[in-house]
Amino acid sequence: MNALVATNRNFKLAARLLGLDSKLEKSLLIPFREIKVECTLPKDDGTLATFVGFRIQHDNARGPMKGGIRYHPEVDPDEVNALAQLMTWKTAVANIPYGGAKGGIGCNPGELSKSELERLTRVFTQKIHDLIGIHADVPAPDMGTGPQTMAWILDEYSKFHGHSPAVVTGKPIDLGGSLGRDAATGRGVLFATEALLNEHGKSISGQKFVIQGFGNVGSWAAQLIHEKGGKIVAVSDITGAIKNSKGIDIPSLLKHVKESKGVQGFPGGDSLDPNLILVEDCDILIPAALGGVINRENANEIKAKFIIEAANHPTDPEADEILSKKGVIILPDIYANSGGVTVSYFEWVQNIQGFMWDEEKVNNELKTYMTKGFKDVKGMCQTHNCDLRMGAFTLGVNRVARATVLRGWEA
Ligand SMILES: NC(=O)C1=CN([C@@H]2O[C@H](COP(=O)(O)OP(=O)(O)OC[C@H]3O[C@@H](n4cnc5c(N)ncnc54)[C@H](OP(=O)(O)O)[C@@H]3O)[C@@H](O)[C@H]2O)C=CC1
Ligand SMILES: O=C(O)CCC(=O)C(=O)O
Repeated sequence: MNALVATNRNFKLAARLLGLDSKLEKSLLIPFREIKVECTLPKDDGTLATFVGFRIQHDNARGPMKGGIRYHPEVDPDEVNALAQLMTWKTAVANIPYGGAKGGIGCNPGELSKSELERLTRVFTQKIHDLIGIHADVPAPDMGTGPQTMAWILDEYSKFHGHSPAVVTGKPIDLGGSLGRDAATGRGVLFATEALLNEHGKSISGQKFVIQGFGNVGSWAAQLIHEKGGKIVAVSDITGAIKNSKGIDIPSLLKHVKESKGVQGFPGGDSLDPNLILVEDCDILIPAALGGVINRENANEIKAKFIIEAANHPTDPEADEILSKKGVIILPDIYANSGGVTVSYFEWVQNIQGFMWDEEKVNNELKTYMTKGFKDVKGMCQTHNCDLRMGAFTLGVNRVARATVLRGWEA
């Protein structure tokens, strides 16, 4: 199912549970602004290449719009639109003073040199600099981008507006990035998993995990879960998948990935068909790569009892229904992966205050926010007699709806 159709469907279900007025519903659904720009740059060989960049600014009732920028060949406006909307509900679930946005450029970052990526990022920033800003829209990393991308955006933006570290988060520490931001989404996934397991009288230790995606989010989640005694029995990335029923030695795998640029060929595990990673035997499945990967084609075959959505919209509504009938419990993306944007908020606050927190403070504050988020989501599940996804959606949508009405923006 198309990502936007799926996200709108979840929003509408939540709006119905909340009894929202249809005009308010419409105004919450339609994005604030959709930006589409042409990015043409010289490649290293002197030829010109053109890419299309998007920034969808979904809502700013609760504060500046916030969300990552993705570099991936499959970036399309509908998906960016869905991801921007998810950011609006996510920042509200986390209860941080932001709205939602998302950006993306349709490109394969693996096929571009570092200098081509720098030129692409600078051209994109030149095209959107007047529409982003510290109190307007604050980008961050997502798939295919990272601290270096944010450093180039910061530098290019600052040429037009003066030195502005708070215009992006997820920056390198030397340019005002926050300690703990790199690990934050994975650490948030750990805290969210602990909160859920605790409710079921379980702990991380001894549980069998499967993780799809071994980039920023997947690798940090794996590392932190491994440190807590969780047994990671299979992981995958774009190069392939590996499994080891005794538990993968994650520090050795991290070393291998650094040297070999992928999990493929890791000597501490057997290779596995990447198409089968999601249906591999485990207690807890963590999708941490692309959207829409859990769908009606594979939902029936999933063995996990719990799914922790580290990726954005990994499960489509048809799969939600199938999994719910099977008794699988899903911790939804807009809560489970909110650790990243929460520490982005801490980074922005530190930049504005001109005061740097130590890493312990960042991690402790993150734990407080994730624990409170879980309680708030569960509260909505009880109020509306619904599952965790609708608990999170009703929580987020309700907070944004209240801010919208208070501002007098409802039709
Ligand atoms: N970064 C953040 O702070 C946040 C990210 N997210 C979400 O988490 C997910 C991952 O993002 P992030 O870790 O930042 O991105 P990265 O680019 O760092 O990592 C993505 C990972 O997914 C792998 N991958 C790509 N395609 C496939 C595929 N078809 N099968 C298996 N693995 C694949 C990549 O492999 P390879 O590296 O080999 O290409 C890489 O290991 C995304 O959905 C993102 O939106 C959510 C909240 C915050
Ligand atoms: O850190 C941020 O601002 C945004 C992270 C993000 O893109 C996401 O949560 O999906």
